[in-house]
Amino acid sequence: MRNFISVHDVSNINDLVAKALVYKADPLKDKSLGKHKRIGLLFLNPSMRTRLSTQIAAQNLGMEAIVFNVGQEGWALEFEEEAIMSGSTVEHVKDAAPIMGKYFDILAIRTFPSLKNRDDDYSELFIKQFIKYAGIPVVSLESATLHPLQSLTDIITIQENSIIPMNVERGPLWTQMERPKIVLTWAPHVKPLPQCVANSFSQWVNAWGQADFVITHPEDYELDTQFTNGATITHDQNEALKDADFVYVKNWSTFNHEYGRIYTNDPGWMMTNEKLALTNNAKVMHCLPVRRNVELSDEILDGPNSIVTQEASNRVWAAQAVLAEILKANH
Ligand SMILES: NCCC[C@H](NC(=O)CCC(=O)O)C(=O)O
Ligand SMILES: NC(=O)OP(=O)(O)O
Repeated sequence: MRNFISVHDVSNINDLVAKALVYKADPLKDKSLGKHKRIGLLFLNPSMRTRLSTQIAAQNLGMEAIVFNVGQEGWALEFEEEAIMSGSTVEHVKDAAPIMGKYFDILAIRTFPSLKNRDDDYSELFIKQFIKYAGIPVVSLESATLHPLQSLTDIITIQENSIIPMNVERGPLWTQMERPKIVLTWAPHVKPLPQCVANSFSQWVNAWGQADFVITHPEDYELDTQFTNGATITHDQNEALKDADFVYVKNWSTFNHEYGRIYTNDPGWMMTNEKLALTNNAKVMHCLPVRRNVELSDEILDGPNSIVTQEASNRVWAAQAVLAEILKANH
């Protein structure tokens, strides 16, 4: 693996999931793999889980991790080719990225979309410019359209929760749930959010191909079909939730109509215990951070079906599996 910016960088999802679960069982198993190697974690936007889990993953592999909050502490970067830099940007990525390529062995970057210009965001200019000019492997920590470390984590977590006891009385007889039904549901929010997590989750579940996958959202919240193709899409949330084994809750802003807006914020789309009753006692997932009692109710988040903490804790193993693959391929 050279870069990790989408599911297309992964040759076998199940292999990568298995490697992540091996790290979960034995975190320090490859503690010398990254010896004398350094990763730069560049944040143009806020983060809690991605920042901490990637640092821990790097440390578990013996790597040094340096965090740089570019958005708050760095010079404002320019990404457009041939820009006349008479405005607010101070330094071109063409000049900055090669320097980072000298300081680090791997560069990881969080760069949210502007949600102003769809073509610009969906061209993934920022992360592509880092790949072009840094000369070292680049890992997405959530870019303009995708969040692959989150999605790998989500598949790991679904996989873990798909192993069910066959016969509790007779002891440890375990079986894999047959093709789980996974539902990605839109949820209300107070501000327009990126489509990244929903795009990426759709891309990974479709590529994984081991679930019945349904996406539900209000009218006008269609996602980019390059990510959703393969899923069943419905505006009827109750119908979608029927018999679901996993419900993935996420808000996103509009993609097709007036890009980056909130159209409806119907509170009726929030997951509650009443809606959970329609499912097959589904596990409820969310990438976090979550707006309580807007996107997801307290009763769900504090109840037995929520696996959001397990999900977030798995971020470490996803990051560790990805960094290990990159280290092995680029030493
Ligand atoms: N990294 C996980 C989610 C990040 C981002 N959420 C946010 O910006 C939430 C902001 C707020 O709730 O105000 C998103 O949806 O893509
Ligand atoms: N889920 C996630 O990426 O969280 P952070 O934004 O806190 O990194």
